[in-house]
Amino acid sequence: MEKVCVAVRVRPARSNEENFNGTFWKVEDNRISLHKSLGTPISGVSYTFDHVFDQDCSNARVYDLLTKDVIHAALEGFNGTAFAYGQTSSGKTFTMNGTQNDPGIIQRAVNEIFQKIEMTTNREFLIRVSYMEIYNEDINDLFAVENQKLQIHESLDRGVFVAGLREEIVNDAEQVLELIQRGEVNRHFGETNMNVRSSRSHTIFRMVIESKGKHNPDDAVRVSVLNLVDLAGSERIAKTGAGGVRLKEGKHINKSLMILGNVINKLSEGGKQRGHIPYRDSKLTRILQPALGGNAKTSIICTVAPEEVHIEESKGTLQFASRAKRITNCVQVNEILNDAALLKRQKREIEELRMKLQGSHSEVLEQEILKLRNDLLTYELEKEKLAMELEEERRSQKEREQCIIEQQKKIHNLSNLASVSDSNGHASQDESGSGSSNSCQEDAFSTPCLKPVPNAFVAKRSQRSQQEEYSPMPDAFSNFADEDTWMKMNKGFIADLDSLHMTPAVKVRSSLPDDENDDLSIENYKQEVQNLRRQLELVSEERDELRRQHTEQVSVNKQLMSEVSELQQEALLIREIPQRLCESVTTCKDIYKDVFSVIQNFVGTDKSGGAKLLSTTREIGTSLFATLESHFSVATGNNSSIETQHIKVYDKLNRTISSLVLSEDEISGNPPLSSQYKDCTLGGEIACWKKKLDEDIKTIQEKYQNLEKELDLSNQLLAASRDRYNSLEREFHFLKEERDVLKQNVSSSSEKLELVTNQNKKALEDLNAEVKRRKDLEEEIKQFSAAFAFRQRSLISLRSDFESVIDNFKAQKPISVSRSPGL
Ligand SMILES: Nc1ncnc2c1ncn2[C@@H]1O[C@H](COP(=O)(O)OP(=O)(O)OP(=O)(O)O)[C@@H](O)[C@H]1O
Repeated sequence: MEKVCVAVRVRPARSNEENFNGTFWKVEDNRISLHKSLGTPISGVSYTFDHVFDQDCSNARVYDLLTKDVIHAALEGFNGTAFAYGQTSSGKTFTMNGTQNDPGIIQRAVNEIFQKIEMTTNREFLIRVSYMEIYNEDINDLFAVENQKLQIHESLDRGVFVAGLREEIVNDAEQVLELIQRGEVNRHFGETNMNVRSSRSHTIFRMVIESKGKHNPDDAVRVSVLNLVDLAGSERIAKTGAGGVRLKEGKHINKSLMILGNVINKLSEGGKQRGHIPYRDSKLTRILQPALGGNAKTSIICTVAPEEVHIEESKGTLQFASRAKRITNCVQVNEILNDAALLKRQKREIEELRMKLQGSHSEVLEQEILKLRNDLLTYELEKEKLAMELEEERRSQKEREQCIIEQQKKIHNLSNLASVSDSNGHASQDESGSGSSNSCQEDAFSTPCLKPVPNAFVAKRSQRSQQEEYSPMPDAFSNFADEDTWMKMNKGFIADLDSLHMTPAVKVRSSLPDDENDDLSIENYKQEVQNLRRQLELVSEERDELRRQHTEQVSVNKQLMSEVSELQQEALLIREIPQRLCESVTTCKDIYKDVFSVIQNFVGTDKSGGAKLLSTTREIGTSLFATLESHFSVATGNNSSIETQHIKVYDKLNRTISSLVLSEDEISGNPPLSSQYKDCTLGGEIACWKKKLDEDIKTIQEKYQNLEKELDLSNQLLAASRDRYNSLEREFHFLKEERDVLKQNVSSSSEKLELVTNQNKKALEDLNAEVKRRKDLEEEIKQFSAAFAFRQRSLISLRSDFESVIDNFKAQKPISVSRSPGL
């Protein structure tokens, strides 16, 4: 475990700002404190760090004291990160990039790495570099402008990485510095009231250092990642005077820095209080995850602006630095071993054991064997537990798969229905003119094929489809530029993190854990299982969401079904119209018969006028039925005017009547009908007849009018149903799109399931391999113990043989001695 190294750097004060009117920052050794102008310290505002650099300090000194170690460690296979944090215009970019005369940390690190490589004769190195920026929460490649909005991925082998980021293999420092210069051109800078050249993005310059022993091909390959980060500065919108684009950038900068602050806060809590760390809440913290409480040597330089106007911001920065100081990382060399190297390392372990055995430290060895046995038992138990957990997961996975299959079936049914309904919709529209309608089919779940989609549902869907890959943040972020929120951030405010997801901590692990790392590897397995569980939970959440959508869709479909039945009713009504028209025609025919019989009676009294009347009436009849026919054609969509036809019939009748009256007058020599009509008997009959005829015509006219109204109504109904069909068609399209989205969701869930299954399998395989290795080792130890016991036994028997020989010898000696004087 290793603490993060934290330093504070105070930039030189600016002459044009309000300086040292009442208070100022004082730097003594590694302490910084706030003082009044008379030199009295202000209590409670004093901080101690690993290093504190005053305004006269050069970049060279900062590099030597703060980052040199990290760079050296990176060359030895340890991950390393150095980043600058502080308010806008406090000197972060100055520290990281420096100037022509005083190069910054990045340039110095690059130069030193290549100098060291040149001096290292027994290893060969491969260096890859990349340069990215996080601008408005998008990751852009600074080496390749076309690589925009890159995504972060995570894998067991590579840990967290940015997919699609260009990596250049480099051979010397000049090449790297030239690449950096090219990258700088693509970086987002902007002018604010606080800084004429303010970084509007966080930049991460990354070096991947791979090295291998030159002379021994079986040596492990060391791979380390070095991140040199220049963060954008936190800013108070009122001070920077940001608006428009700058304001948007400021919000993103403050938000991501606040998440970084939250992560640091959580990490500084330590122990059990810590809970989960919200690395996933911003791209910055996700990328810096190994540097924050992970496998990396980390140094942080917090920059401070000394002016009195910036005291609040400076305090915030120093509080951030204090919390960062409490973070500990778990640093280890990252090695990749090939099979030969692995075998060699194992052999060495066995040899060591053998040496220990031969050294006759039997008690120690026995204890070691016992310890190993206990370890083995613990592993076995752990394995069993894991196997049970895996079994459980498999079961729930199966259930989920079953659910997904059901969902797919439902979607399939739905899509069938949609296509059937779609064609029905078209057919209905085509046939709607003749008043017929298609009945809508239902699926096994009584899901109607048409549905109107409520706006809320559409809104939810669109929200879901735009879902971000990290967990949601508190709503207050939308107003993040507010002074209040800014103040909270700078006073160490922690957002509510309990609602956020656990971030799986994937460590970069060496490909073969040795004995010392057994506990760690078990820990890793546990962590992997936890990760898998988490993924499973996510998948089941997704499945629940799908279910919920499906239920929603079913209810919407039901609503749609009821609308369709309403439409069917309307269509039935439309169908009745021709029937009613037929009835009207029959009535007209009856009227016509009445008229005709009246005329026939009349013809009985006068032949010539009657014949004329009869033929005219027939004409009227013909035209009447022609009118009715045209009436039908109106009902079927032909809009010929009934009114015109009616007027024609009426005119004809009038003309006939007047011609009849005229002919009567001519026969009787009477004056024209207009003056004599009332007094004449025949005229009186005619008048009666005319009156009756008028009444009949009125009745017909009323009938026409009624029919016309009905027609208007049915035309309106037709238009409405056409509109409804159009809207239904639109709904169909929408439904289809929804179905496609659902399908996509289901397939992505299946993919995730597959991934989780594979990971489960791999974890189990790894575990089995580890157990097998342990067993082999134990077997070997057993053999050694047996050999040792045998050797001890033989030693004991040898010793007893010796002893008996000595005893014999001793027993024989006095005889020979007593005999000698006599000889
Ligand atoms: N230690 C220093 N010595 C001399 N000049 C400095 C020092 N630190 C910063 N400056 C100057 O102060 C100005 C602002 O610095 P810099 O651009 O590095 O700030 P920053 O923190 O990166 O701001 P931002 O977050 O807005 O990008 C620059 O003109 C820079 O040259």
